[in-house]
Amino acid sequence: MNISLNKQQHPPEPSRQAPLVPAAATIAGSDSGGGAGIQADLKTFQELGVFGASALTAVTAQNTLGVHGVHPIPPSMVTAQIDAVAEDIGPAAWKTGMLFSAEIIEAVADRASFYKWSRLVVDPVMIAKGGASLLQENAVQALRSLLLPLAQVVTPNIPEAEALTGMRIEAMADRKEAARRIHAWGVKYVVLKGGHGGNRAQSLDLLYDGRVFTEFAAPWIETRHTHGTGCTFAAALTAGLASGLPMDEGVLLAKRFIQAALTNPLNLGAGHGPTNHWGYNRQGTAGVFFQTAPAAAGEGEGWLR
Ligand SMILES: Nc1ncnc2c1ncn2[C@@H]1O[C@H](COP(=O)(O)OP(=O)(O)O)[C@@H](O)[C@H]1O
Ligand SMILES: Cc1ncc(COP(=O)(O)O)c(N)n1
Repeated sequence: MNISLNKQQHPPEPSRQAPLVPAAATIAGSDSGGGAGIQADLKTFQELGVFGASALTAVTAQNTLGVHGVHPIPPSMVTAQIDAVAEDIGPAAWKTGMLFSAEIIEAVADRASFYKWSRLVVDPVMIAKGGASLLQENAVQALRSLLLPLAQVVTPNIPEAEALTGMRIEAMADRKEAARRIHAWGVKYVVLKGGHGGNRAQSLDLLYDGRVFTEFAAPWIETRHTHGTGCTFAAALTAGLASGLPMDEGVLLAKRFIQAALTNPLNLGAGHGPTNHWGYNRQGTAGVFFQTAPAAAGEGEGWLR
């Protein structure tokens, strides 16, 4: 018998049957410590029943104590990974995390407009919990002008919203003004996360759709295990959108997921430990509440769930 190890002349026809689970893809950096970045995203997708694909933008040598090194991937290789995933897997939603440089942002924005992604979650990762920079300074402008106009939703924390807008954010009125400014750049929804808000009673995230502000509040959890909270939150939102949830329900899912992930820490590492990605499915989110509080006077408050 003649066995040939040569490559097939034609690739096998990809299956065009309806997928059994929704798929999502993350374009982000690798965190060797496993708590943030691509690792957090894929674990979150898996926990929420969504198949996860990825395009790596950078390799970081990192643990709960800090970032020891960053090795960016050439932009052409980022493009090649995105093309490979887009052309075959066809994720229903995409997420970006650590993008590191203006060149990588240009490559990602080029693919986002080429494929006309309608569900693109941009988590504008800038600085790791330990203080290391994950985005070059000159790349903030590229993020703002090239990628945000293509995004369905952007999920800055307070320092990221300050860097994007150039304004100081202290009071709730500042948060709303920052969300308005960011929305004006063309992104459809802004989720301004409140983990850095200084309120030790409540963690409050603000969703803005260009018209109405919706507040998602949960009890503050006193813990040092917060490494990867932003990645995990945005990945859960991406999984929700990939599964067909509308934006407000996607944010609600993400808020519940991160609350559960913070509630029962895994006690790994000596620094900012990872959140518990199993929490949502294994421990539930008892005691967590959420409410919408439309900002416009007279619209009142209502329970979303
Ligand atoms: N100690 C905490 N208790 C409860 N929720 C938190 C806590 N820290 C962060 N969160 C929530 O985790 C998510 C990520 O928040 P944030 O810390 O602002 O972002 P990042 O991780 O990007 O810095 C948000 O939903 C925020 O409200
Ligand atoms: C590769 C990578 N991506 C993102 C983050 C941000 O996560 P956090 O702000 O929780 O440190 C990180 N530390 N590393």
